[in-house]
Amino acid sequence: MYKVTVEDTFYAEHAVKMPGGEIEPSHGHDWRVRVCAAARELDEYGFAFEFKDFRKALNIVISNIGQNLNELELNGQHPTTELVCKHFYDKMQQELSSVELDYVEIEEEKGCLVRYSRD
Ligand SMILES: Nc1nc2c(c(=O)[nH]1)N=C([C@H](O)[C@H](O)COP(=O)(O)OP(=O)(O)OP(=O)(O)O)CN2
Repeated sequence: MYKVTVEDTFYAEHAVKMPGGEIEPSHGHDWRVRVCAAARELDEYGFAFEFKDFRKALNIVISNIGQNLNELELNGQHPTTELVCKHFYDKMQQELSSVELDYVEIEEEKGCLVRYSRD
């Protein structure tokens, strides 16, 4: 199995409800997002998934995210890194419907990462 990964960063603000119930002030992070797709076979050029096409899909999802994550449709939940990560996974799978996505990983702050995969 070949696993192809692309990553990018984007700036966005969010505010989440913290344990204790208070909603923190909105604040920004330079979020790092990493997307991995799996493929058993290579195409005629020896690619499992051509990097530029893969990054193009990621850039589309990033451009649709906007800079206020509290405006994302997350079933009324606050945009924790976990829910932002699943949102990216779902949107990337929509963009790449014929691809087997392995995982999406998002780093909110240095060393604070969440990874989401289907199972
Ligand atoms: N599992 C998670 N834990 C936390 C999340 C999260 O999304 N998933 N989010 C937060 C806060 O939103 C975020 O960490 C706050 O960051 P910041 O404003 O930078 O404040 P810090 O707590 O990092 O402390 P500073 O000293 O102000 O930088 C928390 N946990």
